[in-house]
Amino acid sequence: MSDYLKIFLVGMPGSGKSTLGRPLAETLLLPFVDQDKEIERRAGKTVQAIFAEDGEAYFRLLESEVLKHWAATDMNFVMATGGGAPCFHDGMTVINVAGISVFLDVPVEELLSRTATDKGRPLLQAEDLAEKKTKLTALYDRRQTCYAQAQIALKEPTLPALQHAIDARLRK
Ligand SMILES: Nc1ncnc2c1ncn2[C@@H]1O[C@H](COP(=O)(O)OP(=O)(O)O)[C@@H](O)[C@H]1O
Ligand SMILES: O=C(O)C1=C[C@@H](OP(=O)(O)O)[C@@H](O)[C@H](O)C1
Ligand SMILES: [Mg+2]
Repeated sequence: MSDYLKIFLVGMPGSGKSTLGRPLAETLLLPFVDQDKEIERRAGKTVQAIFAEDGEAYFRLLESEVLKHWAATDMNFVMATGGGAPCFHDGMTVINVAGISVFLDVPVEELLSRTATDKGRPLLQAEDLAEKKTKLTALYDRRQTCYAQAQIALKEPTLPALQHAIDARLRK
């Protein structure tokens, strides 16, 4: 691990990485980084537009560049990663070498209800809820071996549970 405190929240789209990451960073007095926002800043367009105009493979390259940049930076931070970031271009290794990884493990039914009306996530585009559930389930199953490499896993995570897990880890 580096000399800096770098906390990476990983997990499925809708697992709460962006929502929980900000208050976690605030309580730890650390900067908060949303990886997707960093990608959008670098690309000058939204994640949706990158997928539509440049394709997923190009998005994964940008995503990996942003991850490596922050992994190497001389800063402490909490990062909400994008759902696929640990699962492409050996992202989980980059994360685990640089800092602390926390898997926010949320069941598919809950992910579905949270993302039901969301139109922004390219991988979850669907005609109806049944199709979205099929897509979420396939993604969830495919990514379990990747997310399982996180140093901490939290089932149905809340902010207090996340704070407690980080606290315990830092006391080790
Ligand atoms: N613990 C939670 N309980 C209920 N809803 C949540 C929770 N965490 C996030 N959400 C909601 O789920 C949606 C996706 O959350 P988000 O933080 O964007 O997930 P991620 O960044 O992991 O894709 C948002 O609408 C958010 O308000
Ligand atoms: O799971 C994925 O592959 C993705 C998740 C998204 O981020 P969130 O996990 O914040 O939704 C975003 O990076 C992109 O749409 C791809
Ligand atoms: Mg997010």
